[in-house]
Amino acid sequence: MTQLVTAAEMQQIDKYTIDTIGMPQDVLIERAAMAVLDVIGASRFDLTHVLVLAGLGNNGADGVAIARLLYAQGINVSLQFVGNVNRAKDSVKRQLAIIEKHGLIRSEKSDFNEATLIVDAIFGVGLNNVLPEGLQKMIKAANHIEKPVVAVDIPTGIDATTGEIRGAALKAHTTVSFGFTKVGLTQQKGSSLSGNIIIKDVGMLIPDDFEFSIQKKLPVA
Ligand SMILES: NC(=O)C1=CN([C@@H]2O[C@H](COP(=O)(O)OP(=O)(O)OC[C@H]3O[C@@H](n4cnc5c(N)ncnc54)[C@H](O)[C@@H]3O)[C@@H](O)[C@H]2O)[C@H](O)CC1
Ligand SMILES: [K+]
Repeated sequence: MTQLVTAAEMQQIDKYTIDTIGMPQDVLIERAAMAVLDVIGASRFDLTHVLVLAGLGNNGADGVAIARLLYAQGINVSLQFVGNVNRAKDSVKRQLAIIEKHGLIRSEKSDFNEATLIVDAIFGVGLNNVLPEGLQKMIKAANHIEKPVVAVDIPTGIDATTGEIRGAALKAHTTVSFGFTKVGLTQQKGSSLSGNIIIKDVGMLIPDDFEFSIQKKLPVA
C-alpha cells in the first residue's frame, strides 16, 4: 500500500531526513537520479537524443545529476536550464560544477524536435505559484509535439497537493516520484498528466510521531 502525502508533508520528510537523520542532500539527489536512470533503463524509450530540462531548485539538481549519469553511459544528452542559472540553488550549482568537469556543457537553447525523450526536472514539490508565461508557452508547445516525457517527482505545472494545473503542465508518459505518492498525482488533472507513476525509495525517513494527514492508502499497482 502506498502512503499519500501533501507537498508540505513531503518537504517536512525531506527536511527531517537531511537535518535530523543527517543524510546529505546530495546523496538524496544522487539516489533520485539513479532511480530515474533505473526506470529509463527498464523502459523502451528511444534514447537517441535525450533532452533534460532543469529548473533552479532541487528538482533541477536531480535533473543535472540525471544528465550526468546518462552522459557517463555514453548517451547523447542535452541539458537545458529553464530560468537564470545564476539564481539557482546551491544544490544545482554543485551539480553543475561536477558535470562541467565531466565535459558535459549545457545547451542554451535546445530544439524539442531533435529530442527523442524529454526528462522534466523543472519543478517538483516546490511549485508554489502559477508558472511564468514563457514557460507556459514552452510547455504547451512541447505537449503539442507529443514527445515522450519522463517527469522527475511530479510533472512540471502540477500542484503536488491539489493536482491542479498551475497555468500549464507537461504531459508525462511516466512519472518517477520519490519516497511517497504526492496526493496531487492522484487528483484532478494531476492523475491524467502523470502517466505511469513509479514510486522509488531514495532513503527518506519519517519521524516516529509523524501524522500523515491523508489516511487513505493507494493499492500498489
Ligand atoms: N528536499 C531535498 O533535499 C530533495 C528534494 N528532491 C527534489 O527536489 C524537489 C523539491 O525541490 P525544491 O527546491 O523545494 O523546489 P522545486 O525544485 O520544485 O522548485 C524550485 C523553486 O522554484 C521556486 N518556484 C516555485 N514555484 C515557482 C513559480 N511558479 N515560478 C517561479 N519560481 C517558482 C521556488 O523557490 C522553488 O524552491 C523535489 O520535487 C525533488 O525532485 C530530491 O529528489 C531529493 C532531495
Ligand atoms: K518535474
